[in-house]
Amino acid sequence: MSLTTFEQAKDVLSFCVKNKIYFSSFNCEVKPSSAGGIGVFAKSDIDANTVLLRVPKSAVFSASNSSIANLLVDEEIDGVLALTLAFLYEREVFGPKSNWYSYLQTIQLNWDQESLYLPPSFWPSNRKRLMEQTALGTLFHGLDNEGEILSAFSTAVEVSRKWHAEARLSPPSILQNDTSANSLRFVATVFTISSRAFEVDAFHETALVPVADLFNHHALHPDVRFESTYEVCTYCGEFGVCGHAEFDEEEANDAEIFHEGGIAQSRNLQWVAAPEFVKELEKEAAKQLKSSIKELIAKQISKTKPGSVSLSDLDPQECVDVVLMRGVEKHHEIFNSYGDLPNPLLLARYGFCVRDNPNDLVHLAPELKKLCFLKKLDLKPCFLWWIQDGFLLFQEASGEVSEADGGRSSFTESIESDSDAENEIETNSDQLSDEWQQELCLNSSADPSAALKAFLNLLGMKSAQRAKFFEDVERNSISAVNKWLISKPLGTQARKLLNVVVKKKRNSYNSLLRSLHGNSKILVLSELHIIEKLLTNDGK
Ligand SMILES: C[S@@+](CC[C@H](N)C(=O)[O-])C[C@H]1O[C@@H](n2cnc3c(N)ncnc32)[C@H](O)[C@@H]1O
Repeated sequence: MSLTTFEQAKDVLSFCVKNKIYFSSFNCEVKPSSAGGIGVFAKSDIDANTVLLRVPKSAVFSASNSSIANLLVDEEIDGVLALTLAFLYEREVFGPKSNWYSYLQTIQLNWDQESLYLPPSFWPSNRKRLMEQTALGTLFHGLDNEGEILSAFSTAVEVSRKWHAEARLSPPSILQNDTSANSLRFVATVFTISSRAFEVDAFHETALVPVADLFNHHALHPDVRFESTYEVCTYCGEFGVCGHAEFDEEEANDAEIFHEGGIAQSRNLQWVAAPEFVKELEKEAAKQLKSSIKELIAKQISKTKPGSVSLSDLDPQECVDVVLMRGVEKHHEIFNSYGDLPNPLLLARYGFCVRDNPNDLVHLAPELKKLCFLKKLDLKPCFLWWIQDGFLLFQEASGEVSEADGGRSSFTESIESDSDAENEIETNSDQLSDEWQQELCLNSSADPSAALKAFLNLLGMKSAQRAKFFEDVERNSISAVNKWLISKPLGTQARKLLNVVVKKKRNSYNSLLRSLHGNSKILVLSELHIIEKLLTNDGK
């Protein structure tokens, strides 16, 4: 859990005052939340569309505006590794001299070996083993070892040695020795940082945004949205015309080569030269805008406390906003949404789970596979046909696949889609051969996915029906799959088989429960809840 204490939250608010961050203290207060740590609460009834927070982009903390920005560019380091390195240097090496120190030191890093805050992939093996059968292990691979982050640690140690030798910059403590204890502290730091970070814009990329990172997640009813203009100059972060707009296409291409492999976004220059007359017009418009803003500020000043900044002091194009999407009542905790994520992904990315998560699911592929290999049931031929041909025919018949998309589809994709970059459709054959497994799920209402229903209908056929079905497949495979597997409701025998596998899963979860606690327990209970729903519905 990445949590803030009440005292630390007060330091964040002082940072806001110093850095001209608008936080509607008339409407909101930060205080301990039942979700854990600190949350943001309504001090009065607040209307929809109210801007609760406006942070100038100059006050967000990113690799690009950190003290080591140039060094990171030279080493071609970007993404979360760049942000983590920037964070470690700013907080520990530049310390109180850094503008961000009073904010960054509120982010809790517990580096005691006993209480490290680690993602499930770095849990001790006995703790991992308990979660192997859950969707965290079987569907999302959240328990698999992550070598990449350890090689990022080696890179971090290496560059910090180089910067020490070349620029006499002391390395942060955890990068001074390449030990396994330090590598775990590094993993914990990356996890903490990434669980609080926002995608700000093409210049800052992933960044830490004071106060915006105090809103907790609500899976069902989030209240706010995060707003930021993404399209800015990738060199300087300016919105609109800037010095870099002078680049013509040729120069831009040169710059691209110069930065190749470095700042990833420099490959994506959207900036073209603006004609002179356009610039003049823009200057004139800016002057007029400034004078009207001044008038507005004058009006607002009477409403603001001395020393605090008002909303109209700040140009929204140069800020990130947190805006209320719907009206809330006094005392209500104001929630953000971190995405429509099931518990395994919340746990792997943010270190927590929520009860009754509407995005949760139960993954049944491992249990179904075992069932198919039971000799007495004679299901193996159906199973083999499904993984070789049936699943692809099912995708074609249900319109879930086109030749271009390599076959990745529906159920789990909709859940994972908010991290498209990481989960790009892969077309290699291993991925395809594994895909049939990803789709065999119950959703949070205990409804089987379309693929699960089709697969169960196949397994549930009596031998005479099965022979007829395969004859039909010989004649016209797509229409046979449609008629026998997709269009039919779940048959009686298919339902019986489903009950067998979910009961098996329920029994093994029930025997696990007494060894589980905290988020692991919430995750398993949430799956159990779905299973119970299915069995209760079936009993009716
Ligand atoms: C961006 S911070 C939110 C502020 C945090 N509560 C604090 O005290 O700093 C994200 C962290 O808050 C906690 N969190 C957020 N929403 C939660 C929820 N619905 N249930 C439990 N923990 C939550 C998790 O520890 C998560 O890693």
